[in-house]
Amino acid sequence: MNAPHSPIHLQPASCAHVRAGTVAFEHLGKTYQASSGPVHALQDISLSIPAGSIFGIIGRSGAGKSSLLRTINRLERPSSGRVLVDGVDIASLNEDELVRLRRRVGMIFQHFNLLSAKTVYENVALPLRVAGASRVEIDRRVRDLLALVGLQDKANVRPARLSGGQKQRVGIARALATDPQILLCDEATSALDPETTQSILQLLRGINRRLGITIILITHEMSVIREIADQVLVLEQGRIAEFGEVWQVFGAPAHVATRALLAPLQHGLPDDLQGRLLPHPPAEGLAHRKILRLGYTGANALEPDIARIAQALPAGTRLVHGGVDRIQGHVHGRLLLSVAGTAPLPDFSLLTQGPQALAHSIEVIGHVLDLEHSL
Ligand SMILES: Nc1ncnc2c1ncn2[C@@H]1O[C@H](COP(=O)(O)OP(=O)(O)OP(=O)(O)O)[C@@H](O)[C@H]1O
Repeated sequence: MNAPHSPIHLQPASCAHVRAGTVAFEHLGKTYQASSGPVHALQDISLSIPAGSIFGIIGRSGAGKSSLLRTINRLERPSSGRVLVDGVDIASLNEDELVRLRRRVGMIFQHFNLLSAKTVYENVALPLRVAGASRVEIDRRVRDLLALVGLQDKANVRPARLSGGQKQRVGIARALATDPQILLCDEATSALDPETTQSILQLLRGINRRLGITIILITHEMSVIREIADQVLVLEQGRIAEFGEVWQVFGAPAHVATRALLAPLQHGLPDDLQGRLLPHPPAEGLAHRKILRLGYTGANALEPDIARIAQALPAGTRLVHGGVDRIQGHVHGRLLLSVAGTAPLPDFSLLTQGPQALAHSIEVIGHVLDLEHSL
C-alpha cells in the first residue's frame, strides 16, 4: 500500500511491470448455494481491465454485475477461476495482505454508507485511523481530500445535513483516503438527480485523469457509461455477452442483451410515423414516400454530411427524424429521411463503403402514404 499521507494531487500511476490498478479475471465462476439450489451467478469470465481506465459493467438485473465487482476486493470469493489484481491472485492473500488489498481497492455505494453520527471530517478520517496514520497525517490528508471533492466548508457537518450529491462526494473522499489504485462504484449515481449525476461523473473523470486510478463501475444508466467509460462489459445470465470500447459496443451492439439495454438511448421512430409505416409500397397510383434510415456506428470518424447526403439522394429528400450522439468523439445515431415513392434511389452499397461513404448503413425501412404531404 502507498503511505496514507501521500499528497493526493501528486500521486502518479505506478510504472511497475504490471501497472498498478490492473484487474484480470481468468475463467472466473461464482455459484451461490441458495435454499432453492445452486445459483450460477458468474460463469467463465475471462478479461483484463487496463490500469488507469474507466470500465463499465452493465446487464439486466441478476446478470451478475455486483457479484463480479465484489470479487475484486474479495467481498465475494470465486467458486472457480482466478481474480488477479496487479498480477497477484487475490485468493492467495493472507489476512494482513487482504487488509492491504482493500486499502488499494476503494469502493463507493448507491446509498453512500456514511456513518450518520460522525461528521464529514470523521467519516473521511476513519480509514486513516484504522490504518494507523498519525493525527497530523490524518488532518493533512482529510483536508486535501475534502478540497479535492469540493467540501472544505462541510468538514464539521453531519451527513444528514448534506444533499445526495454531497454525501456521495464524502463517500468518494473516504474511498480515496487510503490512496487506492482502483475505485469500485456500485450504482454510485443511481440515487442522484441528472444534474448531480453529471457533477459526480465529472469528479470521477477528474480523479481518473489526475490520479490515474482505475475506475470500475456498475450502472443501469446507459448514459453514465456513454458519458465516462472507456470500455464496457455486458453481462447476460452470468456470462460475457460482449465487451469492448464503449463507442464500438454502443455504436454497433452485437448481442441482443446489449440492444435491449440500449433501447432507451436509441432515437426510435416517433409514434405517429410508426403507426403509418407500411412494409411494402401501397397500390399503384397512391402517392407515397419511402422512409430511409441512415445509421452511424461510430467507426472511422464518419459524420453525417448534410450537403453530400442531399446531393446523393433525389431532389425533394426531407429530414423526418433522428439524431446523433458523440461517444468519445465518435458519432453514432441515425437519420430518418423521406423521398418521393417514385424517385429512383442510388446504389446504397456505393454510399456506405470507402472514404466517400455517407453513412455506415442505409436502408429503406418502409413506406408512408403521402396524403397530406406531411413527410
Ligand atoms: N448471497 C447470495 N445467495 C444466493 N444467491 C445470490 C446471492 N447474491 C446474489 N445471488 C444471485 O446471483 C445472481 C447474480 O446476482 P448479482 O447481484 O450479482 O446480479 P446484478 O446483476 O448485480 O443484479 P442487480 O442489477 O439486480 O443488482 C442473481 O440470481 C442473484 O439472485
